[in-house]
Amino acid sequence: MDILEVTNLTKEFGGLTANKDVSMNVKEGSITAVIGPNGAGKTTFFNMITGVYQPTAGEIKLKGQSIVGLKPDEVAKKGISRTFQNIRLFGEMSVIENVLVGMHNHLKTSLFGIFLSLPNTKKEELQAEQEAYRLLEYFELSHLINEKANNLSYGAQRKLEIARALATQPKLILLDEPAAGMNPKETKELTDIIKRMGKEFGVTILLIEHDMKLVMELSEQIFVLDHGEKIAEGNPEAIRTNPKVIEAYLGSAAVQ
Ligand SMILES: Nc1ncnc2c1ncn2[C@@H]1O[C@H](COP(=O)(O)OP(=O)(O)OP(=O)(O)O)[C@@H](O)[C@H]1O
Repeated sequence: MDILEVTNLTKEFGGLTANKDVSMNVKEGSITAVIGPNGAGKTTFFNMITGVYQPTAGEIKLKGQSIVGLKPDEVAKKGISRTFQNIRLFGEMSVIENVLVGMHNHLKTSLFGIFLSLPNTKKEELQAEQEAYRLLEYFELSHLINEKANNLSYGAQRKLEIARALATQPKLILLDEPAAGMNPKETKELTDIIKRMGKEFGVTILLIEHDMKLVMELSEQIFVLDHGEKIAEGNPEAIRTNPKVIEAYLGSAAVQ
């Protein structure tokens, strides 16, 4: 079954067409990638799915229901969360507080209640903290729970962003260049985490990434954008050997 169905999505900024008639379906439980050169329209595509931009034309359905016209917080409540190309953590807050903020979406009591330890929030607070701890353990960040997010290494900050996005218990998570700025060791570790994440948290993963090793290792299905248009879709082998994709993006060096 397809969790996400995007049909003829178009976004124009003045005279510039950032996405043109883009259609793609994402299978529930899959890891799917969107790749393409800089400026191809990948982030714009994510911004439309998450309600940051409204499409000029086209349809977006989550589990068969249109989400066009919803605001970002409404889209989040429907079960889509994301990370950003530029890390957006609360730098002065601790690691665990960053995750608890992510959880706020599905908690009954307010975040203030949690931080102020109001009596009726105690039970939920405890559950939230346990859940946050479990997430941080999964990302191998549990030894850093009281550290300020700003003090974390770049790779750890990227992992914390994913943990925070997962804290909302999404059905679909969008990762915008999760490996950007990571060293090869961190990228390898992240690849393994993402590979297991879908099953562990029951989430479908859609990611934008320039690291082709990560993309080819993880993705079931890959969509390729170029100048705002989808130029190819297929499994890693089909994409790796597609002449159009090689010309537009991968270059001859990538065909190993
Ligand atoms: N808010 C905006 N206003 C005007 N133009 C925009 C806006 N957002 C994106 N664009 C333009 O849309 C095009 C696609 O940009 P987008 O950021 O979606 O590409 P991308 O594939 O994500 O690139 P990269 O790989 O560099 O992140 C670019 O030409 C960009 O300048």
